[in-house]
Amino acid sequence: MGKHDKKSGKGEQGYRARSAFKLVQLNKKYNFLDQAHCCIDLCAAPGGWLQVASKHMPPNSLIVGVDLVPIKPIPRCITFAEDINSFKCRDQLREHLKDWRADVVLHDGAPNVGTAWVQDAYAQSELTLQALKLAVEFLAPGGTFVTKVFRSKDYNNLVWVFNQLFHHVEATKPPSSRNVSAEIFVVCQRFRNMKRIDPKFLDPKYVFKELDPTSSVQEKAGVNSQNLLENVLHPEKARRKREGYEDGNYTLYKTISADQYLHSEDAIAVLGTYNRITFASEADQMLLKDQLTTEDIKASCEDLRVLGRGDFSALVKWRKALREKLGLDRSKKQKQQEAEATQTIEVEPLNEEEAIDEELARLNEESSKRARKERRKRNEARAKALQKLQLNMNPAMDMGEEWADDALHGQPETFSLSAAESNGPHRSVNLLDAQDTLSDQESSDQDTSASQWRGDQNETIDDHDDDSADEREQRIRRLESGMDDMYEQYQNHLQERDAKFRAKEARRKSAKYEEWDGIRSEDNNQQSDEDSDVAYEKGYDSVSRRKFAEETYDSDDAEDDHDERQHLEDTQHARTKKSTARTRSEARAFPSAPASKPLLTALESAAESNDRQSAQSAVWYDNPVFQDMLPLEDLIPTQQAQTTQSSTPELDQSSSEEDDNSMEEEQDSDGIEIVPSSFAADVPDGEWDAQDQDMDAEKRAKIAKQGLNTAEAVSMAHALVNRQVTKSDLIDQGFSKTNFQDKTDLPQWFLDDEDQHYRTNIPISKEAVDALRAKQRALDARPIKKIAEAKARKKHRAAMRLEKAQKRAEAINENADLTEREKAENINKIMAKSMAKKAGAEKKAPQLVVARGTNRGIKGRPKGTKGRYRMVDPRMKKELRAQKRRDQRDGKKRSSGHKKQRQIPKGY
Ligand SMILES: C[S@@+](CC[C@H](N)C(=O)[O-])C[C@H]1O[C@@H](n2cnc3c(N)ncnc32)[C@H](O)[C@@H]1O
Repeated sequence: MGKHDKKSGKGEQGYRARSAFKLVQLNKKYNFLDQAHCCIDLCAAPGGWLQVASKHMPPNSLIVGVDLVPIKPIPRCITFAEDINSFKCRDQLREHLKDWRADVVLHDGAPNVGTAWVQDAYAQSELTLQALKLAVEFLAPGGTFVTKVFRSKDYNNLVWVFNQLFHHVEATKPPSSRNVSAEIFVVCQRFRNMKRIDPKFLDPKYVFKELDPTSSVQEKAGVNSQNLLENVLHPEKARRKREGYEDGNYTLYKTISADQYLHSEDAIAVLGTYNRITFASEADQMLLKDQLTTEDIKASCEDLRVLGRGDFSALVKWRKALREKLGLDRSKKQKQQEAEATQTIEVEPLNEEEAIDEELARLNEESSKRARKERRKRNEARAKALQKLQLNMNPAMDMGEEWADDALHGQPETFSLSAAESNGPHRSVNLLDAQDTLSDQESSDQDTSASQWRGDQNETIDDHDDDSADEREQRIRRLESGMDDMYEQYQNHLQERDAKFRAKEARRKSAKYEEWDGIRSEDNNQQSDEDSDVAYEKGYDSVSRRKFAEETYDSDDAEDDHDERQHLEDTQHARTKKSTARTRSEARAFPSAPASKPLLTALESAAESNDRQSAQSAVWYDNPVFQDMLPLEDLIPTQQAQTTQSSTPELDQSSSEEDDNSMEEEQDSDGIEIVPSSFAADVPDGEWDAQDQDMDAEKRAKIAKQGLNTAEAVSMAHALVNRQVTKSDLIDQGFSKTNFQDKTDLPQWFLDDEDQHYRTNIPISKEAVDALRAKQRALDARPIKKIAEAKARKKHRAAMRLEKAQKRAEAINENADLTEREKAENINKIMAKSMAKKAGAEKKAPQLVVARGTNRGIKGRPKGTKGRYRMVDPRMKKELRAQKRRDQRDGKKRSSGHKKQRQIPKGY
């Protein structure tokens, strides 16, 4: 067993590979080994799975393993070296199995990795299909096939085929499979008893056949079983691609005509997918000649892969303007008008009462429209303030001030981050859908800013005509504000085309996976795709983003709005109060300059900025590490400090209470708890329960105990204080792949291994290390506790002796029978004795006992010796005496020549 094996602990269980635990966990979940009598393990080297199979299967079972490389013999297992793609392998399996059929076929094969991820994934899929082929040949009806699959685009095809051949198919990721790995295990149970199996099911040419690209890039939804069924059963039929791009076609140069771009449903997808917009056809030429097609637009059309934000925005606007000009965008209102124009409706003249009613209704509608607009503006301003807050642009956290800022009313930022935030980077934008959505939105007042700009894109000029110039301007601004988001999506499209990026993305997503409880075979494949997407949408970021979006926009109900605002204002109020309290106490500690002094203004602004920073520093100083520290006032020996001292505890207490309250509120409203990142990874899984009431206290105790004792913690503290990172950055970093892993049933060595090696590397700074070293040096300079105690005891004993001697001396002194001289002599004796005792208390030299006579070779203490002793042999005694004599004879001359002389113990 190698050193590594020992360390990883796989040797403890006697398994050759840690992958063995995957099978252990799979078997625990699906229990396919315990009843099996015949098992084939495809790609079995070094034999971990074979060992597990032989351990769990009944005695006298037949277990056959095959791999490209030879496998060291394993009891109860037959192994041979062969490529599973070869006919030889099949023949040998047949030879070993004779007329038996396998109850279980296992496959954990991995092709040689090292090439591009996409190729690896495809090779893996092909290998899996080959394993399935062998499984189909050797499995008994009702048997089980367990295989490893990579999560790639071929995954769904494979699962679909599995579903055709097995009654029950489930994909799962055992906890021992690292989340960073794209591997997943599919357990196919109850092999169907089929008389004939269509060879196309097992032919990679058909199963992984690519789909033809269609003109519409919009139609790139995930593969569905119907699609694949057609693919396998009617390969001659041209079908749509299930992804936007062909495999390996990332580098292909793709063009689209200007007319197609104009009529496309998703402009962003087009810009992100194609390389160039051409003007070849007659219709394109018309567009080329249009005055809207400026030189800049033409230049941008030449290369869509290198669009800057401005170019991108210009191309989107160009398309929109052309569509409007050509009447391709028609609002509901316009359609309605057209419909009305075609219908000749006899309108009876209104009587006066009806006219008033109508006027009233019109006025009502107008006022409600206005109210909605105002609310929208308010929401935008609030979103902006919150966004700034999240980005730490507004350290004061003075949201109230932000909202009160008149400049914000009706002045959404040119590039509203709120829109980008709420829309999310991966949300696809369907421009045509949005056209209808707008009016619905207005009626239902579901006015998120993201959908606003989407809707606005397709509003027609005529529609705009009805509105005032001001509104139109606002709409354009909103379109602008959405541009960032659109641009981001465009970049996403570009990046998606890059295979490397996709590989990385897949790994990132896989890292985000929590335990995947499997995909039910009954489920529609598309459905499962959606499910998995939902699974990706976990984690603090997405939750907070969703929450943020909901808080900001979703509230239609006026009461809800009010409640939300109230809640935010309350929190804000608490924070402002706290910061004011701190500033007040600081002001007391540092009395401000007299009003006449010119420095006054500067001081005031400094105080203001302190006030702004105080909220952030409050969060920092809430750390229990600072609880034991003296308040700043205590360090200043002034009269004011005394006054402050008396008031500070109250203030601190109240502020800490407020802190707690606001924290509780935060926790309540979000359902998410903020944990310092350095400790997040240490919190066991079970503790990730939001309802656990003790969690807070536990964590606080942990923080208090560990405090700033590690270089990582001190680095983070420095970075926070120096504003190199924000609190939310740290929280985000605190979420890692290990947070949500289920660690039940994993062996301890595995957990220890993970703990040691699978943790986020937090960078440490030189300053942090220096600070810790200085702290350590200060600690080292102090005597250790035991020595201090011993010294104290010695001192105490000396004092006691002195006291005793004094008492006796006093007694002698008071003795009238003694002369003064006798008294003095006796007292001197007592004092000398007490001093001698003290000197005698020093370590006595050990008594030397010669090992001869009865003492020769004895064990333990020689008879008649008390205290410390040392056994010496007679030879040594003689030698030492001789040495002594020589020394005496030669005097110092000799002893100076010998630097290191043998020491003669006392008593010789
Ligand atoms: C991850 S290891 C299997 C580990 C094994 N399950 C265990 O527990 O020890 C993957 C194995 O697949 C084998 N392999 C890859 N391609 C193969 C092929 N075409 N035929 C046979 N074995 C193959 C490799 O040689 C490698 O030993």
